[in-house]
Amino acid sequence: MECLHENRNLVYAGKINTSKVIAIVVPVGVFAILLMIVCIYFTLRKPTKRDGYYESDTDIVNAESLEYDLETIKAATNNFSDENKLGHGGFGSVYKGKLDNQHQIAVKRLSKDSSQGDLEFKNEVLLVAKLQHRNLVRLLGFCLEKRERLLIYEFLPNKSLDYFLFDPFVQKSLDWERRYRIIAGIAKGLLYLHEDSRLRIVHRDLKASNILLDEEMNPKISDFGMARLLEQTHDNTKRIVGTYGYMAPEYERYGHFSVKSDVFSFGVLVLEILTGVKNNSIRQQEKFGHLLTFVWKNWKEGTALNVVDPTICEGPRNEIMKCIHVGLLCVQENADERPTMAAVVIMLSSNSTTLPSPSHPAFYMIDTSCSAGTHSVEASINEASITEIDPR
Ligand SMILES: Nc1ncnc2c1ncn2[C@@H]1O[C@H](COP(=O)(O)OP(=O)(O)OP(=O)(O)O)[C@@H](O)[C@H]1O
Repeated sequence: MECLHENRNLVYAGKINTSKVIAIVVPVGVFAILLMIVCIYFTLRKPTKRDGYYESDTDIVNAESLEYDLETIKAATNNFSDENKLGHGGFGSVYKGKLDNQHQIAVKRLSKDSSQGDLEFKNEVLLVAKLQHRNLVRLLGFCLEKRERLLIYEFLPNKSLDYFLFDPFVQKSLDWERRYRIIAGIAKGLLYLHEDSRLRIVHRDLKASNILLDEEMNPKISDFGMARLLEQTHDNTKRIVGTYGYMAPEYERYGHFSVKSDVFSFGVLVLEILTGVKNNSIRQQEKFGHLLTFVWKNWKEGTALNVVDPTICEGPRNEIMKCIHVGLLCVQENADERPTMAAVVIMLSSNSTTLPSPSHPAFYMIDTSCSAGTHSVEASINEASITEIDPR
């Protein structure tokens, strides 16, 4: 009996010990786990760069994953050979390349006169690479080595819109349906830049040669964000980036740019797509006079359809007239009267919207023997693209 009693005491004593242990171990365990979580969080979380744009660790990781090394790009472009050169623009030369995984790329080799620091450049690339839309050319990454600054883009096989639009032979391949799709696509891409992306980007150099075409002839806006990628952009920037004929009057004359100056360039582009006439070409000006004046006069006289490229005359009259109307609204002299891109997208997609009457366009009645712009430049006005210091 005694023996049994002793055993019961032991069991009882054992029970007390277990609950004591649980009472101590559980809170300590929970505390230790919490401490571990806090430690892991603070160890992994690198300090954020408040003045820059690295907002999180993912951003830093992304920046690294966007970086290509120079050897890879040299191999892809056959050491920037002339055979691989696609062309030369205001920011430098562009080369076609093929990566080891067979992906085709276009490499923009930026001129080496940038005063921008490496970190700023990386930050801007990271931001611009995040702008993704089916009507924007995708920025895949960058290379920053030695004195090279390269931007790596997806390659678009069908050249740019100007190639199709202004060549009398290939122009025929752009029927009305295609042109309408191109106009609507550019409008959506621009709306995304202006309103729907994380940033508010003013393109500042929208023109036919900056619209690239994919395999299905879908338009993709290129060269967006270049102002950011090349300099620290502030509202009081002294740099003017743009092309005569496409620049809104307030931008060309005073350097004032806004979403409405992009709307102006869009309007010029729409009128070029409809007429097949290049706005800033001297040869075309001799034939038609100033494009905006030519379209406006016909609109006022009720002969708007006369301006339309004969190739697309078979297109639905109401759609063509609507596009001429939208184009004229966009190129109005007064920036406040121009519609936003959101309004333009609605106008283009709806058949029931009543459009306001356009007032006269900028550069109306301009003396056609003069250049379309007020700046004096040595380059021919035909292709004049400028990146210059505002003479203010
Ligand atoms: N992603 C791309 N895919 C295919 N071709 C491209 C790509 N980017 C540019 N190109 C081609 O490279 C050439 C040079 O382009 P770039 O954008 O530098 O100059 P641009 O548009 O002609 O002039 P600007 O610098 O005045 O805008 C053009 O023929 C253009 O069509």
